Formats: sequence, C-alpha cells, structure tokens
Amino acid sequence: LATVLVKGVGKGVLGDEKEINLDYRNGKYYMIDDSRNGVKIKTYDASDVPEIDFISKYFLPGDIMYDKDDVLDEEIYKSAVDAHKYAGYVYDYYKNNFGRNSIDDKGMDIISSVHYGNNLSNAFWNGEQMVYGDGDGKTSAPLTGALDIVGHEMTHGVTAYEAGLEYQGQSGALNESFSDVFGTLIEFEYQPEKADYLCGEDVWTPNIKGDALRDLQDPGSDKAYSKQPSYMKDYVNTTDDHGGVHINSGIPNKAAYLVINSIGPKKTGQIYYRALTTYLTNKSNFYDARLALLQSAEDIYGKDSKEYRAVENAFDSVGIK
Ligand SMILES: O=C(NO)[C@]12CC[C@H](CC1)C2
Ligand SMILES: [Zn+2]
Repeated sequence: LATVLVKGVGKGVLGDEKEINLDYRNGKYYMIDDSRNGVKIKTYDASDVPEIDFISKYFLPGDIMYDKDDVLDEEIYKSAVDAHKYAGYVYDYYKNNFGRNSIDDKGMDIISSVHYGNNLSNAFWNGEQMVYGDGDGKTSAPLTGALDIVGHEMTHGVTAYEAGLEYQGQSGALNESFSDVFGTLIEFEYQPEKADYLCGEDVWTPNIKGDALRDLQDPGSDKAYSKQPSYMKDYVNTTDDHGGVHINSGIPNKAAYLVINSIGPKKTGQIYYRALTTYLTNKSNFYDARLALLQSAEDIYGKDSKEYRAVENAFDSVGIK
C-alpha cells in the first residue's frame, strides 16, 4: 500500500511549531512518517488502552492518530507531534552517526503511543514500542515534550537489541545510564541552542524553572528531582527500583558527563555506541563498562590518545576502577 507522504505542520508540547511528515489517504492525514528508506514512524493514541497494558502489550498501540487537515495544532495532538518529530530525530541520530537502521538495525517501524494511562508522569519502552504518559501538569507536562526523554526511551530499545543489559542492579543502572547519555547526546545534536546535562528539564515540573528529573553533571544536585550518588563509594544497595537502577545510574552518568565535557558529544557518542554494540553484554557491571569504554576508545582513537585518557580519568574520578 503506497504511502502518500505529505508535509504538515504541528504544535508541540511547548507550543512550538514544527514540520511533520504525514500520510494522506481518503481525506485524512495520518501520523505515519514514511520518509526514511522504508522505516515507518507511526504515532498512536492510547487514550482508550487500559493502564495495566504496558506489561501485557495486549491493547497497545491504540489507534493511529490522524487529523482532518495537515495543521495539527489542537491540544490533543501536542504530545503526538513531539513523539512523531523526536522519534525521527532519534532515528536520524543513530543512522547519521553510526549507520544504524532503526532500533533493531534491521529497519523496524518505530511505534509511539501517547496519552497512555491517567495523567501519568512516566514513559516506557515496553519491549516493542515507546509509550508516553500525559503527566499531571504539576510533576510533568506530557513526557514527549523533552527530546532527551524520547531519546532515552528509544535507546532502551537499542540496548535491548544490543547489549541487552538486564534491568536490575549494576547492569540495570548501566541500562538507565546509556539511555540518559544518548538522550543527552541527541539533545546536543538536535537542540544545541538549549542542550544541557539535565534530563527531562523541558517537561519536569512545568511551574518550576531550572529543575529536572536527573542531572548528569551533578547527580546529587538540588536541581535534580531524583538525587543520585556520583561516586562508587556511595552506591546504594536496595531492592527498590529493580535494585536502584534509577539511583545508581548517577555514578556512570557522572563519568559520562566528565567524558563529554572533555572530548565533546560527537566523540563520546562514537565510544559509547561501540561499547553498547560490541563489548557490553546482559550482565555487564560498572567495571565491565569501564573496560568496554576504554577498549572502544582504544579501537577508535588509540591507547595513547586524549580520548582514551578522558574515559580513564572519568571512571577513576567516580571510583569505578
Ligand atoms: O527513567 C525513566 N524511565 O526508565 C523515566 C522516568 C521519568 C522519565 C520518563 C521515563 C524518565
Ligand atoms: Zn529509563
């Protein structure tokens, strides 16, 4: 079935206008972007999907979103417009920087469902697709409004197809950290004018300026909603949160900040992508990540390089040695 690709315009969560690719068919404009060599980016409305569903996937993705015209500026489309546009940025980032063809590197369609749950300030990769809540307007605005969160969720998918880092303990904290790191690197690439080391700042507590969900530069800072350790000596042993995957990710996050700050986002991306796709495995721990990133830096830039030394110094600094 040939797609009739048309360019529409939409308004995102932050009220910003952007061009979006749609599929025009018998009088309706569907949120299907088929502009990337056969990979379809498809955005769905999960308003009627029972909230239990992110586990069972049974009722997802919901209904494909469409409008009667090519101007998607009504309230219900804001979150969908950003999910649609930002999924495209994330695809382009992985393709342009590493030659990766979609989440599985085999050209799979990229499915996003918005309006999931009831004012849910959360988002998931459910093993097959991305799922986003609308937030409650206090804790967060709709989560797709933050490119670093869309990058975070889609990177959970890449990690699942690659290292498969088990979502508990240190491997789970690495899983979370790689999602935060690539979310940040994607923000530097596509939103350089407002890129920073904060995660989710664009949608977190919309009524409070300057705070965020997490802070890579200073994981324990007051700006961060979830205060995290920065150093191995402060690793939190807990059974909560799959063994603290959103807590202890602060330690590799701090190391990543030091690397980015030293050699820049492009080179950091090359080293982290090679580690994620070549060396890390499902049970890798923080020390394994140090070795994987050092080996990747050596492969690409050589052992006697400032890039190698940046990784070495960063992991020394946070006590992973
Ligand atoms: O870290 C996360 N998931 O693993 C979050 C939690 C709040 C933002 C949306 C999803 C980031
Ligand atoms: Zn996550």
